[in-house]
Amino acid sequence: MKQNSPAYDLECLDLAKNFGAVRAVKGVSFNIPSGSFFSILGPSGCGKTTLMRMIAGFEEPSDGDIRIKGKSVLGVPPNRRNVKMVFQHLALFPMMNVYENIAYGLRCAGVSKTHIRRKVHDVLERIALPDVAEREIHQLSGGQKQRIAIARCMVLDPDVLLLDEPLGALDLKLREAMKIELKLLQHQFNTTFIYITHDQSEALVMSDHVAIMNQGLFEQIGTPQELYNRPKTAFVAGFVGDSNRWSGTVKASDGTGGGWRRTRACR
Ligand SMILES: Nc1ncnc2c1ncn2[C@@H]1O[C@H](COP(=O)(O)OP(=O)(O)OP(=O)(O)O)[C@@H](O)[C@H]1O
Repeated sequence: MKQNSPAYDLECLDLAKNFGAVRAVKGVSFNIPSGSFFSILGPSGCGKTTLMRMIAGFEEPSDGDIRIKGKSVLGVPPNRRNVKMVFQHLALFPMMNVYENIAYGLRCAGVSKTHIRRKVHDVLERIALPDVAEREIHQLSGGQKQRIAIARCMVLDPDVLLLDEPLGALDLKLREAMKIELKLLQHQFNTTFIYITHDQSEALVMSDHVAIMNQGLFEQIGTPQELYNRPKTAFVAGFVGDSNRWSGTVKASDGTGGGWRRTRACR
């Protein structure tokens, strides 16, 4: 690693957000190393979107700090943070074709036409859709729209790409295919992806690390294998595997602990 280059693309330190009496995020701390795929997995209402919106700059934290590439971004507006976000419904502009959708952010940044043309064609090659530049958005399949939404962000060279349940609107078969594809795209761009979902299989298949979120807090951060094989809490065990918890009653104990034998959790 180069001297002075920050070890982490993103650091959140004791990050909290209150909406009046609702404590949506209650103080979470984590670091994301450069170029990794990090998922935040948790049930509806646990605070995932609020956390993401704070990182993107759409919500101001009530407490804590957010650092991107080692620098605090508190008070920096969304368009001045080098973070881009893909929304569940993708938010592609229907009145613009593929080329214009991807070029839009570069045009707003005052990039020259020649440079825009080169960058748009380069990103279309990288997402393996070199021939769709002139297509209208309604002429694309669901998976192609997904890739164009990612290309539209990646053409701006963000430090971090946030993905808010982007597979949610797709049918089951396409979701399965897109899980693999998203991981390949992340590898191809070598950019940090932060992915929020309530679907455990999405998080486990794609991620280098997963944070399990519950009621505004992270219960555990680990690799998919760590979470699956060594869950630290009953919530994590229940959320990551669907039948790796048993309940039982201790009927007798002689105080030596010898009456218990640990059985490996399995599904
Ligand atoms: N603008 C707001 N004003 C008041 N309460 C809010 C606001 N935004 C979120 N909340 C509350 O904060 C909590 C966390 O919401 P959040 O949307 O972050 O959860 P989530 O995990 O993303 O849920 P989902 O998966 O359903 O989108 C919820 O109790 C929600 O009602």
